[in-house]
Amino acid sequence: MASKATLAGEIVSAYRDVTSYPTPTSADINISEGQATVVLQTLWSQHDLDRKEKTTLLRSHTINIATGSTLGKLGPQEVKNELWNKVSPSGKLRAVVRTGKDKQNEDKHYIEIFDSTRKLKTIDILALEKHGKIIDNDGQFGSFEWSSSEGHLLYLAEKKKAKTGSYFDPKAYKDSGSGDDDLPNEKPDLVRRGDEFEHIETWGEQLTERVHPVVCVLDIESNTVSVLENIPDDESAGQAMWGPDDAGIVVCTWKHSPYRLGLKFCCQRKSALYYLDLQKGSLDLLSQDGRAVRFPRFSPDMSKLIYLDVPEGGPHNQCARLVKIDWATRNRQVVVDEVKHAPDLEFPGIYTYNLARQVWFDDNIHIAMSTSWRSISAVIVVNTDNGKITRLEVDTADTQANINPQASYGFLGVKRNVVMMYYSTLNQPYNLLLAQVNDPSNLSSISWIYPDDHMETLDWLTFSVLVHKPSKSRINPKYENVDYESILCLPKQSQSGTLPPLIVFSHGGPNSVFDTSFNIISAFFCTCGYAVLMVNYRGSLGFGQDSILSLTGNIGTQDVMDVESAMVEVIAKGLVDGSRIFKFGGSHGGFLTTHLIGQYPDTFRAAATRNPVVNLASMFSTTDINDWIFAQAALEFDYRTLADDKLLPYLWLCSPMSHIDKVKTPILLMIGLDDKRVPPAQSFEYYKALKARNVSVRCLTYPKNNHSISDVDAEADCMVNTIVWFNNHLP
Ligand SMILES: CSCC[C@H](NC=O)C(=O)N[C@@H](C)C(=O)O
Repeated sequence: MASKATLAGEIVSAYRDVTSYPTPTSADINISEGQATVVLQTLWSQHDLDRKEKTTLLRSHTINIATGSTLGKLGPQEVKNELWNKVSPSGKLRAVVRTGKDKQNEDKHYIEIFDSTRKLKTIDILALEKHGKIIDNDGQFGSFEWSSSEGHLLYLAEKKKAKTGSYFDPKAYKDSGSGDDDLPNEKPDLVRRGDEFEHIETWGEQLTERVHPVVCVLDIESNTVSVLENIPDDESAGQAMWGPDDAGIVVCTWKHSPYRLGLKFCCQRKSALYYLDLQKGSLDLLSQDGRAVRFPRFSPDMSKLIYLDVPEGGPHNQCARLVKIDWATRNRQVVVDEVKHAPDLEFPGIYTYNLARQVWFDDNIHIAMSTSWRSISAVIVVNTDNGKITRLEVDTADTQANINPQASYGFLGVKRNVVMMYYSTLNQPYNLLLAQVNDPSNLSSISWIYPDDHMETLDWLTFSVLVHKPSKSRINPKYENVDYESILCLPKQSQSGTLPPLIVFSHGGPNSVFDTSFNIISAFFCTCGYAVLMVNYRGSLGFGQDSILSLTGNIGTQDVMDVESAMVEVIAKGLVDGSRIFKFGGSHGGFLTTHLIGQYPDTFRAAATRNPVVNLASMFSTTDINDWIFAQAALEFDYRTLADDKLLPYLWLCSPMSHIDKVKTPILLMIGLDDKRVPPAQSFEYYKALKARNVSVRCLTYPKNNHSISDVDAEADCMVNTIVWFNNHLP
């Protein structure tokens, strides 16, 4: 690997290298009772630049858990056309949801049931016409669960839509104008005349196929599907699980009315956790009013249910509470509360985008999960009886393991007390590790097993985590003690001893975070000879709820100054070339990029940004999450609020656009033309304003790409063009 790629060919090959490392996404473990052998199956995601797609790879390890030796390995082999693949509780059966097309090119979904020797049956599930497409593991709605008796499968699917047709269609039946986009119960196969162009509201960015998910149960014996009808019709269902003895179902719902607000990256949406009793047909509310819920998980003995909640409304990602329900009494108890402020390295609270399916240890007391802990992704074990929290990580004194003390960990699941995790650092791609943890209350002497050879450390990159205390004038008077961090990645020093140019990288959200996990973008920038400063400005996740709240009402000032000050501190250390500074970031990171080049016009050589927020006033009525503007501006959100003469001036003043006349920095704009979150018009508005002011601007547009511009070819094009743009503006 070259340490400095400058020519287009070298840049492309550097990008190929950094995208060749797969990322683990999920794991399943099979352990036969009383046996020392475990079969660990992991799914990984890897870029295939030539096929222009992300491939899902299955790897399988057979491990003797007593000795730690790997007895056999299979894969990686590619998995295609599978929405779900789940082994039954006894381990005897496997259910797969497979997608395909029929001869007329119509979408098909099949549920296939296997035993250990053969496929037992295939059910052409859409042909039953009970519901629309089955929902995959989208991290928001989807779940796919065997009943404990193994006779039924529980899943989420889109509610069946009425067929619509033209007024001029002779087959049409029912007149339009009902405003009812759901299927009438009677005469379900008839076509609704005049409704074919009716607007269909969706759950927004990256969830544009989600309209009204419903809970479905397949009886495997009789091949019949029931769509459960007890959930209120203005609520979309998701994350469903079987309750004790398969007598009912626990399910989360999100309210549609008065209209849907985007759900992606937004855990604060009005939602509820219910128990649906299948015998009585009753629906009991389990969660607390005014709290938004996620991720219900029953203990192995089904006596306890845990879930996460945050306040309804407000910033789109916040510090969560861990709540436990004692199933017999339905008594609800907060196990881990929101943490307002955590000095130094104390536990900062729970922040998680996703919870593994299997979190409980066999003692029915402890659970494990990944969470952001300042600039590190950590795995924690929580005692749900007393709320005690312990970090689960490799003892860095273990020289055989040789793991960086700043490594980030991810939790994949626990089964029969065997925990499955992975670790990585900014200069070491992902490695698996597992361990038998028979006493989760004592994590002091765990023997870790590494099923693979340790991934090489990438010697062209070193990194360190820096702590920043806001200077006196920047202290937030309401949240005085909140500090923040940044991660500095340095490329291999050049022979000539010249200092590297610096890319200042700010994350989006603003409520998200950079951690020390392997990061393709930073690795790529370093390979190309740039230092990268990833700034976790106040408002980032993993630093306590006070940090998140400190930014509300202060976007465009506090976050901008945090990034600028971190940059100044790093330049003062003499590790980077302060005369060659570049700015990069997308979404809210693009808001910061465009703010910084406006507020500090003489600082940056060039900038590059993906789908930046540039004008809150014009974005208000076009984004899928207009409440975001209110939350970040510390205003009360009401669905009826309009962008009126009182609101608009305020939004304008917080926006990068208000600094447009000062901008001199050449900027590359990268736009996902299907972005529902920060609509393309934001970038085009900025583009035109710069053109009119004779500022150098280049604009790249990516059809069929959303807010994240994550199609493999589009993302690759963005990355290579960013470096080419920066290289062209190096003095
Ligand atoms: C009205 S969009 C605000 C910005 C956006 N926030 C939430 O979705 C954002 O910054 N997104 C991040 C996660 C990103 O795309 O990187």
